[in-house]
Amino acid sequence: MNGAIPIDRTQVAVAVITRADGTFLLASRPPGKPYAGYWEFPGGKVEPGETVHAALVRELHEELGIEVTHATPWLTRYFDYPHAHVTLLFFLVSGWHGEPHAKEGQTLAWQTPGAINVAPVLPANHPVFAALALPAVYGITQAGSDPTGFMTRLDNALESGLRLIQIREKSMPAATLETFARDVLARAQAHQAQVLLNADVALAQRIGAHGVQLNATQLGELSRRPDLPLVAASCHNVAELDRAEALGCDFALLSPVLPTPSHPGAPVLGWGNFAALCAGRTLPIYALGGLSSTDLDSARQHGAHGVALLRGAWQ
Ligand SMILES: Nc1nc2c([nH]c(=O)n2[C@@H]2O[C@H](COP(=O)(O)OP(=O)(O)OP(=O)(O)O)[C@@H](O)[C@H]2O)c(=O)[nH]1
Ligand SMILES: [Mg+2]
Repeated sequence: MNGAIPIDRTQVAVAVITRADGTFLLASRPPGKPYAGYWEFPGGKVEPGETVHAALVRELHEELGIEVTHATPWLTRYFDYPHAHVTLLFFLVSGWHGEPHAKEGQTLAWQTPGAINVAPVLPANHPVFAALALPAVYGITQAGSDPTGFMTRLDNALESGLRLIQIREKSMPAATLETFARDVLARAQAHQAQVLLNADVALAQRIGAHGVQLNATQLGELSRRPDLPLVAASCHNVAELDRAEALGCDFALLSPVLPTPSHPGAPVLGWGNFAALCAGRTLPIYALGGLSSTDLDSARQHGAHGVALLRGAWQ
């Protein structure tokens, strides 16, 4: 869904409170509420006249006794329960004062993305857990004419924590690309990192890669999601983001955010347009174009899940 939030729905400010070690907080709903005993992210309904951010701060004070100091807008989900039609406005909360403690009879549990060990969770939240397991940085390969030399940089990046990689080597001959992709995949798998192939669904399936990064042409032409665990979309505008959501993509790239040396003078979105395009989206979105890893917080302030890096991923 895009643009303005429908007004006939209950708006809920929801917090993904994340510690430096990557774990995040879930709470079980106290007795007496709908879905009592189900696990949820802390948060609650936005009150009349209140901003969503103010509701977030108030709810986390009421439910957990903490003072939020850093929260960035993340995903939005629309879900219809028998008791309510909710718009869930998720934030990533990475700064707060105080130690979260259960002030309303909840049980609290810190969880690891991709390895949630409490159940049941509120039904609206399942796709959110998948999004949370996506890393903050997405590295796009730049081997060019030196696929062998690139492997050292790849290994270094994996050692430094890179966990999501797109193979994008437009000028590589097909046979070289397949050998290169198999090598990248083997090295990535040794670090539990995931690998997507730019545009080539058949190659991704043949070598057992984790997914594919669809280009805008494919987005327009495909009638259904390719059969791969991860399907991402390269988007530049509202129509492409709508299409990516309709196709059931797991995440999108949105570009170009800032000027890049490779496209001097080309028009860019800038952070303002980027934020407007991200607002209200269910898809996690990586910012791409002219960014480095130090831009992660800026990207998140404007609604991104993370940053996608070309040369910046391999330094
Ligand atoms: N807090 C929270 N609410 C969620 C999540 N997922 C989800 O579907 N919801 C729905 O959002 C709605 C509002 O949440 P809430 O019950 O926490 O509201 P609240 O804190 O203001 O409680 P109150 O109504 O007792 O004052 C509920 O219908 C709940 O089912 C989630 O992860 N966290
Ligand atoms: Mg609540």
